[in-house]
Amino acid sequence: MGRLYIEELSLSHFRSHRAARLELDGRPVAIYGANGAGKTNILEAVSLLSPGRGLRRAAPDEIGHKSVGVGWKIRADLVSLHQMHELETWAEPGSARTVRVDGKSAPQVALGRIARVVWLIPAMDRLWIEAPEGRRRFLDRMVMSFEPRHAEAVLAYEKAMRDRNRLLKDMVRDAHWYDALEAQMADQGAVIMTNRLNALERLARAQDGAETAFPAAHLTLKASDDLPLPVERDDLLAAYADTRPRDMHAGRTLIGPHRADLTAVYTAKDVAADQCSTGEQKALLISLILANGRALAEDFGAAPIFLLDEVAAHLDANRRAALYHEIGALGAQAFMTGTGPELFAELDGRAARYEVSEEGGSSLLKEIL
Ligand SMILES: Nc1ncnc2c1ncn2[C@@H]1O[C@H](COP(=O)(O)OP(=O)(O)OP(=O)(O)O)[C@@H](O)[C@H]1O
Repeated sequence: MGRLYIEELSLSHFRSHRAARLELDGRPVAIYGANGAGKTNILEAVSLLSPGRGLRRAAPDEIGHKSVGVGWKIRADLVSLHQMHELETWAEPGSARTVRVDGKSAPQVALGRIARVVWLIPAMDRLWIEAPEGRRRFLDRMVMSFEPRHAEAVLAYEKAMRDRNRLLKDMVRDAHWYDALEAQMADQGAVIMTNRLNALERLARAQDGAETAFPAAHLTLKASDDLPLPVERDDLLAAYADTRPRDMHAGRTLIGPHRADLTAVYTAKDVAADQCSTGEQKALLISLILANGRALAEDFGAAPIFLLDEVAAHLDANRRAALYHEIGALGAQAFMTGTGPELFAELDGRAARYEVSEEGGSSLLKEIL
């Protein structure tokens, strides 16, 4: 089995970390320290080695160390299927984030072809009961791990939709303007829906007969309201044309893949995820990213990098041991945070350990050997 892991990670003026460096070897990484010490900030930095705004969805200007105001930078040496890549991303104050791969300027989406990163953060604890947007984002991140070009389709779709929404708000009635934009939305929308359905199918197969301590989930896609959810290009095209009057009334596009919602059923109990206990809901999320890992290990050749923020604290000792065992079996580099070392006791020597503390408004990082 191939491997995907960060061998060296450097942060400069990144949130509470003025200068931090982690030298890693592919084992999971346990990061512990008091609340507010700067643990999640390290996971956020890793999440920015993939396309998008990272696990906090922060704007580039929020991320630089507050007291310095000189911008921020993340640099990583990444081993991806026996190849070494240098990834760099940074932003100057007031500018967009820039990416360089192997010394050359690259679009953000180029990161997705090399680094596959999926995460679970405490804000996702209520994923199954909150608005569809969070579920859609969770799904799209898994889809991107299978199909990096998904990010490009989503960006192109959203751009065409913003332009269409502007026409709708301005009450433009000229059909030609709509035809061109709707054709682009239908092209990209069909790609998005197909990628999502393929990913669901792949996740279902990865759960089938898997040896795991976590409960299987049956996933489906539906529209977040009672409108249809077209998949094919021609059906999307017809739906956009049909809904123009209603969309004009609403001032935005009411139908299409941006309205899709992910539903999950706890298979063994036949209970919808939003009706499950808090612990069961969390277990379903863990189960899904592990299934994502198993599927990628087969399809891509390596499991993704997992970012598991405060996941260990919510599991009993048996479940924690099971999670660590499954991460180990996948050969995945999982960055995991917790308040104390005892949460990682079950890992024995199978992880790198870092302790983070706060001093004078900045984080200090110490490797525990
Ligand atoms: N742009 C920034 N510049 C400097 N410090 C920042 C910046 N953004 C956030 N911080 C600081 O980083 C700290 C939070 O870091 P982080 O979320 O990584 O903590 P944590 O160790 O994960 O804590 P918890 O256990 O509570 O989740 C806070 O003290 C916050 O003030």
